[in-house]
Amino acid sequence: MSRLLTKHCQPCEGSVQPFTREEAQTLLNQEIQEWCLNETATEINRAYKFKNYYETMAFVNGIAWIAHQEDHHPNLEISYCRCLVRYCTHAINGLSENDFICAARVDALLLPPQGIAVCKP
Ligand SMILES: C[C@H](O)[C@H](O)[C@H]1CNC2=NC(N)=NC(=O)C2=N1
Repeated sequence: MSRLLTKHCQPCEGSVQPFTREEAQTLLNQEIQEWCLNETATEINRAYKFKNYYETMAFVNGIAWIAHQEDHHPNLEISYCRCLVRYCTHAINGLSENDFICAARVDALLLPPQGIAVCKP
């Protein structure tokens, strides 16, 4: 399990410095290898493919839930069987740990279930 899944987003208006390209690439290589860094090192992105619109939109709803829980919001490009997810931290015009935490949470949406939760009446 990614170490990032043990963390939650923190407000970073003002005080936080954006990651350097080297810092971002190192964290990406260690924790979320399927994601790409853009040319200016201000965004990470990953394209996910699905077999139909229903599955694509179910995934998008999962992302919306993560965005709501973490108060950190991606840019999404949605088509019939593809979703491009792009994270950057608007407040600092670059990448913060929040982007990597949310990226790891989005990846985890697609992991197989780890067990069956037993609900007590
Ligand atoms: C007040 C609130 O926490 C901020 O406006 C949050 C909301 N969601 C956000 N999402 C992203 N991607 N970047 C931000 O800087 C950001 N800021």
